[in-house]
Amino acid sequence: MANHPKSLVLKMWFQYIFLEVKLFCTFESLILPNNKMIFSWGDKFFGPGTVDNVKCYLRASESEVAWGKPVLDRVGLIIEIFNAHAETKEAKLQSELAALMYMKTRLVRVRGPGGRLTFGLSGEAEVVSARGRGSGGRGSMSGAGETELQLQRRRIQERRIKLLAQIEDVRRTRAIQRSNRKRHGDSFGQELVTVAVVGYTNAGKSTLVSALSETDLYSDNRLFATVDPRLRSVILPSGRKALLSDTVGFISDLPVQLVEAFHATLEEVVEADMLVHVLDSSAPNIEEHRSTVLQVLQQIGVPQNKINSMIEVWNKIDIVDNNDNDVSDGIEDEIFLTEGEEEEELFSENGVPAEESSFESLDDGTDSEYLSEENLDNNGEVSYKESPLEPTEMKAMNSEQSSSKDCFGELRGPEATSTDGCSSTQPMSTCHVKTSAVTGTGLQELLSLIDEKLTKRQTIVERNYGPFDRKWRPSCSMDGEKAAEQ
Ligand SMILES: Nc1nc2c(ncn2[C@@H]2O[C@H](COP(=O)(O)OP(=O)(O)OP(=O)(O)O)[C@@H](O)[C@H]2O)c(=O)[nH]1
Ligand SMILES: [Mg+2]
Repeated sequence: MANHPKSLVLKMWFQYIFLEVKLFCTFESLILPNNKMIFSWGDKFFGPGTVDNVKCYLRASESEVAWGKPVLDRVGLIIEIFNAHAETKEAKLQSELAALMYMKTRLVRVRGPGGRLTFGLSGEAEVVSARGRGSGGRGSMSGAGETELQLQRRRIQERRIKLLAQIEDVRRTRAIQRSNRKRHGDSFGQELVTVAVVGYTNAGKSTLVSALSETDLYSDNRLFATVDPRLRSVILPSGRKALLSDTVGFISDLPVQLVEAFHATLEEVVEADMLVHVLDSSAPNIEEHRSTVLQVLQQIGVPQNKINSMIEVWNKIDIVDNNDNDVSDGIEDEIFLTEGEEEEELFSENGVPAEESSFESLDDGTDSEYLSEENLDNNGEVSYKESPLEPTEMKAMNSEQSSSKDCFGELRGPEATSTDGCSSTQPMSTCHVKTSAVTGTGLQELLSLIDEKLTKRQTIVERNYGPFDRKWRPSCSMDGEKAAEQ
């Protein structure tokens, strides 16, 4: 279906729209080829660069009446983009579900030309009643036994149930694949960890994952280029293998329909062993992006300890003007929020480690190529220097155009500094690496940092689950058997 002419036209249109948006940011409205309209409020909506800045949609229903055309609001537009970019069956199912849920909310809200109630997106109310199909959109059909609204609702509900069942299958399959990966481990019998690369849309996640794994993931300068999450494997400097999971980008006020519909996909993030948060350091509203991502992570149920231990990647460092953007703003607050937490807690909830670490041989079935150690050595262009920094030096360092790795724990004196520059008493989220996924700057450092954190994590898990610490308890099934005997 990806090559279906309609979806191709739509794709081309979106590319065209984003181009136009960038060139003429005072556009007030755009009509899509399917005769739907997106409407902007001067240049507030289509800010320079992205549609994302657009927040002042007219109420869709009002503008529909005024323009006599179906108008997409922000949620509708995002869902259209998701639909247009979905390639895999899974992504298509999820986008359809999101669209359906969106449509359901509009069933009762939309008034067509002349103020008459219509169903679905106006112009699309093709279904009428159980008896009188094809007779056009009417508010109700007296004597039909079922009003048009009821019929539409029932149809949506039926389709929703079908989609949910199919998505549940996808979820199950993903869960089985995840547990297989864990069980088999890599070829050295080590735990095969998954590192989810998360971040605001257009931050450069796919480009970064491609560069790290030397593969070619689809990336583009537009919103939601990635709707189908992919796994790519890398060999870390220590020789262990890890899987990088490229994920769907987040956006401020992510429509709830999308969060719910993309549950199966977002679960990959929740279940990942570790998160890497990619920030576009050239974005003017980087703080907003950071807090949006943190909010969404909480919203989808990522445990706080995993959020705290995230590595931040300040990407696109090649295009950041000196002193333009201080990506570290606001991070110190985060430090204080979690100050005093033991490192062990970062990886365990209620004292229970997130995962155990005994794995056998590997066969994960990923379609990725491996990054050879030779290449890994060539990736990092600037060698990492460790030196405790004073807060004033911090700003100067941030304005440097070079790659650098710093963990803010270093600001707290020598006792807080460990080998990777990360504080042993500070949350690991304060670690960051400056990268350019395009030039390759900082990639080697990022891999080393991931490696080091994973090693620490494993040590902690092993320590918590040492053979003598562990209390044997009967398994649930044994409990059940005993209970049955009594
Ligand atoms: N200059 C520069 N451009 C970059 C860098 N990383 C990514 N880009 C560009 O940024 C744009 C977006 O990159 P993607 O990798 O698609 O971003 P993404 O975060 O995967 O976006 P979504 O999938 O939409 O969430 C592309 O045009 C990339 O070429 C970088 O380090 N420097
Ligand atoms: Mg992407």
